[in-house]
Parts: sequence; structure tokens; C-alpha cells
Amino acid sequence: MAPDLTTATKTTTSLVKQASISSCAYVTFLAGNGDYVKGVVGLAKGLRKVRSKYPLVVAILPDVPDEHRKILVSQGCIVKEIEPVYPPENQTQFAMAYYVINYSKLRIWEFVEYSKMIYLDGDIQVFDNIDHLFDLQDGYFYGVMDCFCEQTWSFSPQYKIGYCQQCPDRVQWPAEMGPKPPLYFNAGMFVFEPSLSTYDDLLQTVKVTTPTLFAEQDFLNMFFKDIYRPLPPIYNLVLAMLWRHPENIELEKVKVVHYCAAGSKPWRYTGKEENMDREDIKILVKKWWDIYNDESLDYKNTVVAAGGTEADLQPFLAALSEAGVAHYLTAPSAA
Ligand SMILES: O=c1ccn([C@@H]2O[C@H](COP(=O)(O)OP(=O)(O)O)[C@@H](O)[C@H]2O)c(=O)[nH]1
Ligand SMILES: OC[C@H]1O[C@H](O[C@@H]2[C@@H](O)[C@H](O)[C@@H](O)[C@H](O)[C@@H]2O)[C@H](O)[C@@H](O)[C@H]1O
Ligand SMILES: [Mn+2]
Repeated sequence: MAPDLTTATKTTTSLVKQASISSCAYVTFLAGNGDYVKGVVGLAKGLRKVRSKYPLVVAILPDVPDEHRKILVSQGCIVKEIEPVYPPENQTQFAMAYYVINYSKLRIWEFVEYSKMIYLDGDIQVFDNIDHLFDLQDGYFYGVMDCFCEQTWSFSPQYKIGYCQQCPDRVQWPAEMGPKPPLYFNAGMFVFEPSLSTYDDLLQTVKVTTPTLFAEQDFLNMFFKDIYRPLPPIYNLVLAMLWRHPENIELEKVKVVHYCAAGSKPWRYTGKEENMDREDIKILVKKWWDIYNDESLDYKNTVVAAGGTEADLQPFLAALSEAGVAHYLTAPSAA
């Protein structure tokens, strides 16, 4: 017996009231006409599965095809087109050539219709509700510390001496190399506050900052170093931590998984790359696919499961969208 619309209406009204106060949202970034759109669809469904009460905004570059945009809207995402941001002309070899497009992530600071946002890469999945992170104290930049031990870091001074912030006593930072690097976050997940003044400052600063190995991730670490506050690794498991620093990870407590290790993107997974034949990796990839393939988590089914057809709920969905609240009502748990 589907709940009557009165219930849905009450839920809607309270959600609209709440959102207009907090105006929070998750945000991710999509570029190109390739298969990362699958990552974003998986993320949208994962946030629904954990019953997040906030919407997912997708900042897309102009090269994202209409067909992908329609898929994202059909999954309840708020799609916002952004212009690319390019670093100054440079001879720098990025750790991965395509990192140059990641500077475009900086546009999300312009989304000032939201007071606080959580950025998540498209190759991230949220397996437990993390809405409580929106209650973190304002005025800081929150993210999870990265690891410097993977091959992708081989051109960095840290890698060359075997130093990693995840185990600072294994190899001490030598005094002759100057001060120890400040704590460094992985830019695949962070909690931030959109602000036009910060946005302008970011864009001005990027124009005069020489690009380095990890592109916008290095840039953001430099820019926010004075207000950066580390979050526990459960909020952004950089997969390499499983084999580089297993002592720092309790996999059963992890809430957010970042499929950034080489060969770990679930939608391209073959199991052939180094470490990709590990049992924990196979389990995490399957967990991603279970959500991606779960039709009960599709936006259109969650609206119907809330007791109405999409047409019945249009006025309320429009109000929700206006208030920046999640586009869907909490459906009976799919699990
Ligand atoms: O062709 C691409 C490459 C990257 N991205 C976006 O940029 C983010 C950062 O790239 P990636 O996650 O591959 O970097 P990694 O975390 O693996 O270093 C991705 O998660 C996507 O959100 C994209 O949309 N299309
Ligand atoms: O453009 C630079 C990127 O740098 C980061 O990815 C890296 C980092 O995690 C390394 O520590 C890993 O070794 C590596 O595999 C991985 O690609 C961010 O996840 C991504 O969003 C983006 O900012
Ligand atoms: Mn990533």
C-alpha cells in the first residue's frame, strides 16, 4: 500500500522549509563524452541509497553531450554547465595528462546559491550517509589526507626519499630539504563554502601559479593550506591506502570509497592492473556495480515509490528544486 500523498506533501513541505535554511548540496564534476558519466550516475544512486536529503549538482563542461545531460537529469541531478578553467601555459608534465581539465573544478566556488557543499569526484561512491559533514564548523576546508606512495607520485620529492604523511616516522623528512610539507589532502572529496570572493581569488591566483604534478589538487592544497582540516580516511578511502597503509584503514568502517587507483574505475575494471586482483578490490568494485545496476534506486522509481506519479508531484518537485532540496522523496528503503 503506497503512502498517501498527504504524507509525501508533509515530507515535501518540511524538506523545503529545511533546505531554504541550510541550502546544502553535493557537487561533482563531469567532462568529455566518455564513460565517467557512469560514475556520476552511480554516485547519484548511491546518495539516494543512503537517503541523503541533499541534491547532487553536476558541474559539466561544454563537451558533455546532450544524451549524457539527459541521463543525469533523469537521475534527479541538478546539471550546471561551466566554462573550462585552464592553468597558465607551462612545460609541466602532469602526473596524468588529462589532469589539466581538473582545474575546471574551481568553478564550483561560484555556486553561491548553496551555503555549503561537499565535492565528490565522479569515481567516488558513498556507501553510508555523510550528511552530518554539512554541520562541520564554517570557515575551514575539510578533506582527507592523501598518500604519496603510488607510482603516480614518482616525480615528487616525497616519493624519491620514501616519505609519506600517512607514516611520517617511517622515513623522516630530512632537515636539509627544508620544512616538512604541510598536511596534503586528496582533492577527490572536500567540504567547502561557495563564495564569490574566494572564487575570484582562486581564478586570479591560478593565472599566476605555475602548474605542478597534481594540477588543481596541488593548487587547492597551496591555496587552502591555512584553513585545511583533515577528515578521517573513512570519508575518502584512496584505494592505494589498502596496500600502502593498511594499518591506517578499518575497511568495515569506510563510508566513502574513491576508485582512483590505476585500473580501479568500476565501469572499466578488468582486474589486470597491479593490486586489482585483491579480494577487497573485487568486493568494492562489486558493491559499486550493485548500486549502479539497482533499478529501484533510479530517480523515476523513487518518485513513484513515494506514492505518486511524477506528474502528481511536479509542483512539489519544482518547489524542492527551487529550494535546492533533493529532487526525490525518501522512498521505502530499497535494501
Ligand atoms: O575524462 C574525464 C576525466 C575526469 N573527469 C572528472 O574529473 C574527476 C577527477 O579525475 P579522476 O577521478 O580520474 O582523477 P583521480 O582521482 O583518479 O586522480 C573525475 O572523478 C571526474 O569527475 C571527467 O569527468 N572526465
Ligand atoms: O588532478 C589531480 C587529481 O589528483 C588526485 O588523484 C590522484 C591522487 O589521489 C594520488 O594520490 C593517487 O596516487 C593518484 O592515483 C590519483 O590519480 C584526485 O583524486 C583527483 O580528483 C585530482 O585532483
Ligand atoms: Mn578521482
